[in-house]
Amino acid sequence: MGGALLTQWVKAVEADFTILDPFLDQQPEGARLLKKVEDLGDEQFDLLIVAIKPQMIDEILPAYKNVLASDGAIASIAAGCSVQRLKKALPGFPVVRIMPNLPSAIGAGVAGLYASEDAGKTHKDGVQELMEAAGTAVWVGEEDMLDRVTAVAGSGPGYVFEIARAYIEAAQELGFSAEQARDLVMGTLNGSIQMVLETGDDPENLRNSVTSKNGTTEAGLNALNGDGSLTKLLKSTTEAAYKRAVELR
Ligand SMILES: NC(=O)C1=CN([C@@H]2O[C@H](COP(=O)(O)OP(=O)(O)OC[C@H]3O[C@@H](n4cnc5c(N)ncnc54)[C@H](OP(=O)(O)O)[C@@H]3O)[C@@H](O)[C@H]2O)C=CC1
Ligand SMILES: O=C(O)[C@@H]1CCC=N1
Repeated sequence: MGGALLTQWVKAVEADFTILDPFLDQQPEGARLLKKVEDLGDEQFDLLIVAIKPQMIDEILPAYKNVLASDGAIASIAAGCSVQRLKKALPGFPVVRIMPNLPSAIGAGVAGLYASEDAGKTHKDGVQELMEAAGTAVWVGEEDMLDRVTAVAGSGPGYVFEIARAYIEAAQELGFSAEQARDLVMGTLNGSIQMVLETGDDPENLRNSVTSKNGTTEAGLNALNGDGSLTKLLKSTTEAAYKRAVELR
């Protein structure tokens, strides 16, 4: 995810980026690559962006205690990992938590943002600029809401890709080749999403305008969600992801 964001940042944000990754071999375009924190010497930075797994933070972050300038801040994309835990691992700095999603890689991401009380306008504006370079950004006023953003938007592309995959599989079952099924399904998803966004109309109204009385869509929709099972499934999907985010705090 960090790499995906970086591809957009180096194109759109005027800043110098240094990546610290012990395992990465190829230098990312537009950024400097170092292997370990000791390679920084006494260099200091405005922002430390934490893009490692939440489970690694307590172990890795303390070694970064000297890399931030006194007015610097931590920004973390780690799912769940709370401001409190980040501040415990690296005390003394404001924290902005970011929950991005994968379409950031093509500048079409949606990110949730939450700032600790001691974060200043410069810190918040800086992180907002980064995330707007990768799509859109929405601030939330309570930290718990960021874990809810994770369940809806952070993990969301995973649900959408899985729905698309299953829809393509169903089209193939109806007799289309893999390529035809992909074109039909992805074209239908894309056109329908564009229509919601461009008209501003409610998905429910648009659904009704496709559905002729006693027609084919009605038959399909009855099988899809006639008993509300799809609605229930999506509620349990987001609830399960939120529960996991809470466990990662
Ligand atoms: N994937 C997604 O869609 C989203 C992910 N996130 C968050 O992003 C974070 C990364 O997740 P994701 O990108 O999926 O996972 P990855 O495993 O792909 O990324 C983790 C990165 O951390 C690097 N790394 C491992 N050890 C160290 C270390 N000691 N010091 C510095 N870097 C290290 C890894 O290097 P290497 O690959 O070389 O081992 C890798 O580049 C997580 O906290 C996750 O919650 C948030 C929103 C969406
Ligand atoms: O699956 C995860 O934990 C990360 C956070 C949101 C998307 N991917």
